[in-house]
Amino acid sequence: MNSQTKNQSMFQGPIVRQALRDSFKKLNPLIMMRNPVMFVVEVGTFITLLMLLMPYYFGVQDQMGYTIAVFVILFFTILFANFAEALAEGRGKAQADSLKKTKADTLAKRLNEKGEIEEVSSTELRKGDVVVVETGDLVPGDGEIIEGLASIDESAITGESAPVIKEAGGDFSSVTGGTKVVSDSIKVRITADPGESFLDKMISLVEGASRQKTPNELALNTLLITLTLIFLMVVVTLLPIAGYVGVQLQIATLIALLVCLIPTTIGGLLSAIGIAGMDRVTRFNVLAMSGKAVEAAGDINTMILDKTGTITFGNRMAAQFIPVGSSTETEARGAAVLSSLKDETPEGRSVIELAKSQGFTVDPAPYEQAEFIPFAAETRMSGMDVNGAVYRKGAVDSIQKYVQGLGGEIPADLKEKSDQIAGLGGTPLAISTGNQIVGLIYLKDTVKPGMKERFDELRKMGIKTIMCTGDNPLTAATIAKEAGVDDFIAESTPEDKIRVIRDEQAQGKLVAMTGDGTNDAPALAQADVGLAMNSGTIAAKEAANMVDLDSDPTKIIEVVSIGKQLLMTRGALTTFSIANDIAKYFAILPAMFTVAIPQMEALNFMNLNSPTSAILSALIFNAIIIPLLIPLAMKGIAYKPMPAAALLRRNLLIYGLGGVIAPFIGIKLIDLAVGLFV
Ligand SMILES: Nc1ncnc2c1ncn2[C@@H]1O[C@H](COP(=O)(O)OP(=O)(O)OP(=O)(O)O)[C@@H](O)[C@H]1O
Ligand SMILES: [K+]
Ligand SMILES: [Mg+2]
Repeated sequence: MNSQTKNQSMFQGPIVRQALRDSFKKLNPLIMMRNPVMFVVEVGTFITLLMLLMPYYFGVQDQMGYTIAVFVILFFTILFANFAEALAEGRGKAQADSLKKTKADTLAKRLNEKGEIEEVSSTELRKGDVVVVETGDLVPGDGEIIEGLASIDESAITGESAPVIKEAGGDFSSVTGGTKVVSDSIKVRITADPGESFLDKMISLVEGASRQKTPNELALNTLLITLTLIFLMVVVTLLPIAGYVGVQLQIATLIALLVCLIPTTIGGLLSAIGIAGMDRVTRFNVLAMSGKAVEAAGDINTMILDKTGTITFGNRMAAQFIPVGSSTETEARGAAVLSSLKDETPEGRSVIELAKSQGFTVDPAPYEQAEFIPFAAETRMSGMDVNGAVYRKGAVDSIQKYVQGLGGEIPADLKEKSDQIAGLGGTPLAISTGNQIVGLIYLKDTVKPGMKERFDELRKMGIKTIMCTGDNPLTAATIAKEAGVDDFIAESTPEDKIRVIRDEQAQGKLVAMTGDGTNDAPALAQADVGLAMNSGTIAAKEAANMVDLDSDPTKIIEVVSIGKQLLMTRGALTTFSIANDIAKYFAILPAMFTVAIPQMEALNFMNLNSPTSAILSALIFNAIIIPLLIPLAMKGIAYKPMPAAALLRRNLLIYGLGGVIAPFIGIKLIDLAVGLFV
């Protein structure tokens, strides 16, 4: 989101004007049918229109003024509901427009089979193509860096102007189409066909094009339809009852009564509440793939985080070579470099760089034929086999098992020295040559600032945080303490992460997971809410149902608040709407019958001007309550962390009781105003 669109208020001129136009477009019955409550109002409006066009046929020629009034108020009721929805959609549409400008065609430098560059339009790129992107170029499509390192300006997507470093191998290798390389040059393998890019997805998300009703919304809709049918029957059965007591009920009055009784307030605002909730999430720079994910976030009990790149910055760098046993530092360094010679991960490259800074370089030529053992999350090791010699580096426990398997001994000082590194929150990597452990690499990483306060906030919301890391228990404990998570699981494989999530889910808990690596992808998919870091790999982003463009794992706090707010707002306005309708019933019914049954006057405790004025006032109140509640529907009712029961009690009191009282006051005031004209 770029920053101008992000800050747009919902009541900005162009958005309001567009929403007004859209309110009329949405009158189309085919669109209207998606909202059954408002569709009933539209049918009622249409019937009153017919009565106006053919008054003699309906026998209403002497009540034209009254019929016109009912028609106009009904018409505005629909427009107001349409306006609420159009306004909620407005900012997303504006955002989509500005993103579409980013999507302009760019020239791509594609490599052909001979390895020559040919210039093609970015729209011709397909999955698997390899392109070269140089300083000043726009990245022509989503992809993974396969060679090189570059700093990239991602502001077109994230709104953040500071460039980020992306490099081949590891968890920071994905690039997004539309971002700009500001220094160096990279080779990128394209991972998305045209029309399926991240930007395309983002556009259709903010535009609401792929918006689907959530299970909660569907359930509420069923309730609203049921209520509508019940009241339709109530109103229809009034006809014979009225006939029995000798009252001639007018069709316009019956329609007015029906519209007042059915839940038009929530029916008119329901989709606006959902859209506005999604929009609030987007404004926090989080892309939610579905409204369902946002609502699930509102009910989260447990949150699983990975350590490196999520809680820490993730640019783990080798800081020191430490010999163990009888080895020297030179031996340790030498073995570390050989084990990293072909390790393209940031950790591997940082080993080479550290050695270089210490004046030690290796000519790679003799190792052209060597067998490279790439790092894998399962083995937690990497290395190289050459001429019968084996060099490995990896998690201390993995290397220990590995050399023991080869009949090697564990140096006595290994534990003490690796614990020292872990005690500082660093990651110790053991280095081995053959079946001998020769030293340790100290990988340094830093906890992102402000984590502790943010995790405190999550605790107040009643959410338990668990850090799941592939790292050793001591490093994990140190980082867990520094970051302030509730619990941690060390030495976990990708399967362990899924198992933790499944265990929590089996206890009936809703689980959120944040992560950035390809090894996090299965867990991100398993979680109810999967929040991937935008800095992370493509696999992680595809598996997740949310992406944080700022790569801040604690953003889940905002998403949880918004989810809770969304659920609360919907509940509160439903309560208000139904309470409201009941109150209107008592305003209208006495008015309808006082003409024939004077005793009914006793029920007219509101002392309204006339039956006509009573009905019109109720109908006007019913209409204007919709625009009056638009700001509340859009902003959501305030959420303060407190127990669910207290929250429910508070909302029932405010919105239930308020819903009963408000119509009496509102209708009385409108009746006074109407009395001036009628
Ligand atoms: N390039 C590498 N070569 C050898 N071993 C590595 C390399 N990178 C990491 N390791 C070791 O493997 C362990 C697991 O690393 P990985 O990045 O997969 O962790 P993870 O499960 O994603 O957890 P987190 O990201 O929270 O650290 C690391 O703690 C480290 O000991
Ligand atoms: K109503
Ligand atoms: Mg990781």
